[in-house]
Amino acid sequence: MSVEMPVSRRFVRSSVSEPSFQAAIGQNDAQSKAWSQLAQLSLYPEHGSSFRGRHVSSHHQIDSARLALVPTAGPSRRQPPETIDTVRFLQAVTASLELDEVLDALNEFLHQAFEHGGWEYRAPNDEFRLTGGRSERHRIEYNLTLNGQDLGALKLMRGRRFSEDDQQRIEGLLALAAPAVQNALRFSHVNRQLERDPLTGLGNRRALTLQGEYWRADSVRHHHPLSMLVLDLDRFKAVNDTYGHPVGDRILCKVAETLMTVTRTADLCVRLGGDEFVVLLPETGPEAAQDCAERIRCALERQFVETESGRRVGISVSIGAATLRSDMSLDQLYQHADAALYVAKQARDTDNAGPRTAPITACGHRTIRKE
Ligand SMILES: Nc1nc2c(ncn2[C@@H]2O[C@H](COP(=O)(O)OP(=O)(O)OP(=O)(O)O)[C@@H](O)[C@H]2O)c(=O)[nH]1
Repeated sequence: MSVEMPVSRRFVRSSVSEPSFQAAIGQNDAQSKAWSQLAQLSLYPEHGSSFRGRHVSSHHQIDSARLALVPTAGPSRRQPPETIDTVRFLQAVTASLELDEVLDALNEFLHQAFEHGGWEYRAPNDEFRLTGGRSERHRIEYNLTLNGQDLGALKLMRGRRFSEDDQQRIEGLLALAAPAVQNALRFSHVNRQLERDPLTGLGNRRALTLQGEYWRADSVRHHHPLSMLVLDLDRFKAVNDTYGHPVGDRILCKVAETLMTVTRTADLCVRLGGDEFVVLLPETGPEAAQDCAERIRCALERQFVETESGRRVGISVSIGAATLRSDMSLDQLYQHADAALYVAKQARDTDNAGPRTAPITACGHRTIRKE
C-alpha cells in the first residue's frame, strides 16, 4: 500500500523547461577546488540586510512550504570586499538543521555575490520543492551530491547570464554548503518519521499538533475558517475479534488510503491511535466540513477488505465535526469534534444500527452553540 505523508503530497511546481547547466559537486577534489575558488570570491553579506527566505507555510508540511524571498534593502550595488569570509559563510549554513533555513543562508550569500532573482530547490526523488524569489530568464542548475549521495538540485535564476566564472564560484560555495544540506536532509527525514504513523503512513498525533497549531494561529490571524473531523471506526473490536488483527490492520490501512483519496491535498489526515483518525480542514467552514464528513463516510462504506477465506469485511465509521472559534485552542477544537463524534455514536446506538451501517455525522459547531 502506498499512503503518502502530507509532506509529499504538495509540491511547488515550476514551469521550467530551459536547458540548464549541471554540475556534480562535493567530491573531495571538488571540495579542495572549492577552497581555492573561495579564496577569489568576494562575498560579505550584511547580517539581515538582504534577501532572506521566509517560510510562509508550516515546516511540518514541507510539501506545502513556499519560501518567499523578501528583499528588505533592495538589490545590493556595493562592491563586495576582497575576500570571502568563509567562516561566516560556514557558520551561516550550518547554524540550523532546518533545510529551509540552510537554503535561506546559502541563498543570502549567493545573492550578495550573484544577485540572482529566484531559486528553486528540488529534493531527491522530487519528494518536495522549496522555492524563493521570482522566476527569471537565465537559469543554472546544480545537481548536489556528496560522497555519492544525492542531495537534490538547486536552480538559480536571474535576468542576465551566469558567466563561466560565476558558475565556478557558485560551485565552490555549493561544495562548501553540501554537508550542511546533507545534515538538513537527514534531519528532515528523521522529523518526518517522527510525525508518521508506521502502520498507515498517515501523520500521527505529533504531526497534528505541529501542523494544527500552525493552522490554528493562521486561521485566527487571517479570520479563515478551520474545521476538524474526528473519525472512529464502528465496532472495530468485533472486527478484530472475529477476523483477527491482521484484517483489522488492513482495514485501518484502507481507511487511511481512502482518506487520502477523498480529501483535498491541502487537508491533513492523521491516525491518532487505535481506530481513531482526525482530518484537519484548513479554509473550511462548518457546512463544507459536514459535506466532507459525509463524503468520507460514503466513500468508506463502499470499501471492504477481503479475508483469506474470501469474506468481504466492510467499513463503517462515525464522524464528529467542529469548526474553530477564535477563542478556542486546538485541544478545545478536538474536544468539540470528539463530543460531536460521541453524539454520532449515540445516535447510531439509539437507532440500533448494526456494525458498519450508516452512522450519523454530527456537526460540532451546532453542539457548541447549544452549550
Ligand atoms: N487491528 C488493530 N486493532 C487495533 C489497533 N489499535 C487498536 N486496535 C483495536 O481497536 C479496537 C478499538 O475499539 P473501540 O474503539 O474501543 O470500540 P469499537 O469496537 O470500535 O466500538 P465503537 O467505537 O463503539 O463502535 C480495540 O479492540 C483495539 O484493540 C491496531 O493497530 N490494529
